[in-house]
Amino acid sequence: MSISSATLPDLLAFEDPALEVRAPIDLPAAQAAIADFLRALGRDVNDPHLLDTPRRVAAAYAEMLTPRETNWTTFPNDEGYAGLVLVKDVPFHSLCQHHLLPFRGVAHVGYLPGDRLFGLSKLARGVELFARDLQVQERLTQQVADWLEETLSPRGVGVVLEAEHMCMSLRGVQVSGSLTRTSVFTGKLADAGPLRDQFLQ
Ligand SMILES: Nc1nc2c(ncn2[C@@H]2O[C@H](COP(=O)(O)OP(=O)(O)OP(=O)(O)O)[C@@H](O)[C@H]2O)c(=O)[nH]1
Ligand SMILES: [Zn+2]
Repeated sequence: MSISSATLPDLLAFEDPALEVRAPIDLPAAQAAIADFLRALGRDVNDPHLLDTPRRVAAAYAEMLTPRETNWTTFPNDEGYAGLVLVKDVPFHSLCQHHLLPFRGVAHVGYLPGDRLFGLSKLARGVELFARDLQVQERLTQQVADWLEETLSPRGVGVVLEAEHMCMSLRGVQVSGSLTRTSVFTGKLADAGPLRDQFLQ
C-alpha cells in the first residue's frame, strides 16, 4: 500500500484482521441505550441534570471511538538518513474493551528509516488512529508497529506504550498509579543491542 496518498478509509482497511472497517455508529440507538442503562441503574432520567445525559454520553463515546481524518504525508529519504527517528512521550488515551473505561498514558514510537520518512506528527497521529477504538493495550501496541512496518517498510520499528488503566484504578483491584508497559520491536530493533538501547534510554 502506498501511504503518500493514503486516506483514513485506506488505513482502516489495512490488512490486519483486527482492523476491519468499523461499522458506523448509530447515535440515536446509542442514546436510547444509555437512557435504558441509566434507568437500569435506578436513576431518574427526567432529573434536569440527567435529561440530556444520554445524548452527551452517546456523543462522547462516538467522539472517543472515531479517529480524525489525517493526511498521511511522507517524504523521500533523499539524504539516506539511517539513524533512529524516535518521538517520545506522546500522550494517548483509549477505551478498555473489557470495561469501556479509559486507559491513558504515553507512547514512544520510533523507526529506522528505509526509503521514506513520515512527517513526525504522523507518528503521534498513528497512535491516535488505533487508540480511538475499544482496545487492549497489547493489540494497540502491535497495531501501531504493524502499521509502521506496512506503510514505511523501515529497517526496524519500536513501539512502547505505558498506560494506567482506569479499570484497575477505579474499580476491581483498585490500584491507582500502576503502569502497564507493552512493547513491540521489529527488524534491526528486534535484537538487544546499541540501537535498542538508544530507543530505551
Ligand atoms: N491483557 C490485558 N488485560 C486487560 C487490559 N485492560 C484490562 N484488562 C484486564 O482484563 C481482565 C478482564 O477479565 P475479567 O476477570 O473477566 O474481569 P473482571 O472480573 O472485571 O476483573 P478484575 O478487573 O480483576 O475485577 C482484567 O484482568 C483487566 O485487568 C489490557 O489492555 N490488556
Ligand atoms: Zn478494563
